[in-house]
Amino acid sequence: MSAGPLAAANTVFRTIDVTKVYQMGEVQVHALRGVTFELCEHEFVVLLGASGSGKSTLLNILGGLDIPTSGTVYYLDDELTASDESELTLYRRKHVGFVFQFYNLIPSLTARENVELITEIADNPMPALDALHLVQMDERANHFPAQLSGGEQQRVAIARAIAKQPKVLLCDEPTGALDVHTGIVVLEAIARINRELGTTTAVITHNAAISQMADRVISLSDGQIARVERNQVKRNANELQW
Ligand SMILES: Nc1ncnc2c1ncn2[C@@H]1O[C@H](COP(=O)(O)OP(=O)(O)OP(=O)(O)O)[C@@H](O)[C@H]1O
Repeated sequence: MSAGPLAAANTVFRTIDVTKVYQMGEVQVHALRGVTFELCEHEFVVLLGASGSGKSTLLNILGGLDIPTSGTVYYLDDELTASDESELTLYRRKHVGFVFQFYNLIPSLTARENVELITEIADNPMPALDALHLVQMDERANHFPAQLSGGEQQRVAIARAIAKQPKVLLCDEPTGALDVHTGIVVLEAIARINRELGTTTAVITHNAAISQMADRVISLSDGQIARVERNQVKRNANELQW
C-alpha cells in the first residue's frame, strides 16, 4: 500500500470525496456522491440513513470489500484506494472485524470452533473462549448454531469478528434480524467491545434509536452526508426503546 499524508494522530479512517457509481446496463446508480469524513481511534460511530442512502456501500469501502469509483480512502497512513486486491485481502484479514445482519456461522461447528476458525489464521488472536466471554457466550461454547437463538448466534458472530483483535469493527445492521430485547443484548456486546478493547466501531442502521449509543452520528441521505452530530450523553443499549 502507498503511504498517504500523515493523518491526525488519532485518525483511523479518512475518506475524501468518495463516490460510487454502479452501472446497471444503461442505468447508472449513484450510491455515494462525494463523502468526506474521518473516524477516530476508539470512536463509536453510527451511520444512520434510510434504505438506499449508501450506508452499506460506504461500510464495504471502509472494510476493503469494495472500491470507490472516485475519491480517496486512508486507513491510518495507508491509502486503501491505491491498494491492489492482495493488499486489500491482507488489510481485511489483519485489521477489520465484520458483523452482518445474518450471522453466517458454520452449522457443523460449535460456537467455539466457529471462533477458532479465525483465531487459527490471525497474527495476534485472543483465545476463542475469551472472545466468547466478552459477549457472554462462553457458557455456550460447545453448542452448535442450531442450538442457539438468533441473538446468541449474532453474539458468537461478534466474538468471531473480534477474536483477531481487529483495530476496527464494522457492523452492517447487526440487529436487523432481531427483536428489540435481543437486539439490545447484541448492542450491549458491541458497546462493551468498544469500551473494553478500544476497537473503533461503526454500526450502520436505519433505526434512529440506536444512534443514542454513539459518540457521533453520521446521517447519510441519497449518497451524501446530511448531518454529523456528537452526542453529549451516550446512552447504554438497555436504555434504548424502539
Ligand atoms: N451491487 C450493486 N449494484 C447496483 N446497485 C447497487 C449495488 N449495491 C448497491 N446498489 C445501489 O446503491 C444504492 C445504495 O445502496 P446501499 O446498499 O449502500 O444502501 P443502504 O443505505 O445500505 O440501504 P439498506 O439500508 O437498504 O441496506 C441503492 O440505490 C442500491 O440499489
